[in-house]
Amino acid sequence: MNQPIRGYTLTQWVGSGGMGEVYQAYHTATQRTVAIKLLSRMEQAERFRNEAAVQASLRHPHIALVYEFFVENGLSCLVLEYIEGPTIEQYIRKNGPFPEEAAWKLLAQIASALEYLHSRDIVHRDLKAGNIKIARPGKAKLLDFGLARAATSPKLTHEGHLIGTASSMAPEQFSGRSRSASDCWALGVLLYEMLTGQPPFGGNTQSEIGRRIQKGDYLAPHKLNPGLSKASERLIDRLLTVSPDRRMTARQVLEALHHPALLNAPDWMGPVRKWWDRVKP
Ligand SMILES: Nc1ncnc2c1ncn2[C@@H]1O[C@H](COP(=O)(O)OP(=O)(O)OP(=O)(O)O)[C@@H](O)[C@H]1O
Repeated sequence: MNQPIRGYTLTQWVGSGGMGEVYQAYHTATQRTVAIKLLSRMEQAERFRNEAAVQASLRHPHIALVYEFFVENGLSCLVLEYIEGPTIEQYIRKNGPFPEEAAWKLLAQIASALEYLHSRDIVHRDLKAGNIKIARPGKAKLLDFGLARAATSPKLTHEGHLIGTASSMAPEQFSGRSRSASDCWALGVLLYEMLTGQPPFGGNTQSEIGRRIQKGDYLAPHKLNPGLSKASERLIDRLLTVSPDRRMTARQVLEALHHPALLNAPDWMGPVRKWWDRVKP
């Protein structure tokens, strides 16, 4: 750990994930504290390279920067902006659900990051509370593009949809179809978690979770948080819509957050659509 890698001295182990180990490191030349992701499994090197190529081209206030990617002594290293602070998942575990106003602020930031990605044909594919850090009070930063893939880049594996986190997966991802709408489903899961402290789709096995997701079968959020506004319930309902074509987009979420009255418009077709989503073959 004391041996610098290309001028980066590893200072602290941060954690490990699906793609390898993350360390905090210090770069003497630039006097910058960074996060370095070291790839543990060489067969995933292409995924890692993909993560680097996608992220390095992005500039958004709510997406962690990528500084560089290199391979040193056979070790793939991704150098990222170091983000101090808990993930939304850690925050909820410690403090319980967010007040509605704070949840809406974070939602707006993440929706704006998604709108930015989707306008570039990039689908994140692994949006979840554990991949978003609260950098300063109220400032969200999206991490981890391990599964992101520009819609135009070559398909890496056919297993992409299986690598994602099951409880945040959209119905269409179970049959291998990830699209920008799949990120919006995950945004609905995130909002539900921020407002109730619980994931909408639980279960003892992956297949049980999968069945619930595909039916859009979740407990109404006001049952867990009785003070919840109708606007929040409607947002969740429109994001957790089984049909990806009828699901709210990131841009529509931003519009609704600026003009919540849009969410109050009566949606008399809503129950019919919900019923059809459940029963259609
Ligand atoms: N840029 C960063 N700054 C600070 N901490 C980070 C950064 N990137 C990742 N981490 C932290 O490092 C740990 C491992 O992250 P990593 O992204 O490898 O996996 P994960 O998100 O926990 O799991 P998975 O890869 O399965 O999605 C997590 O605790 C994460 O919060």
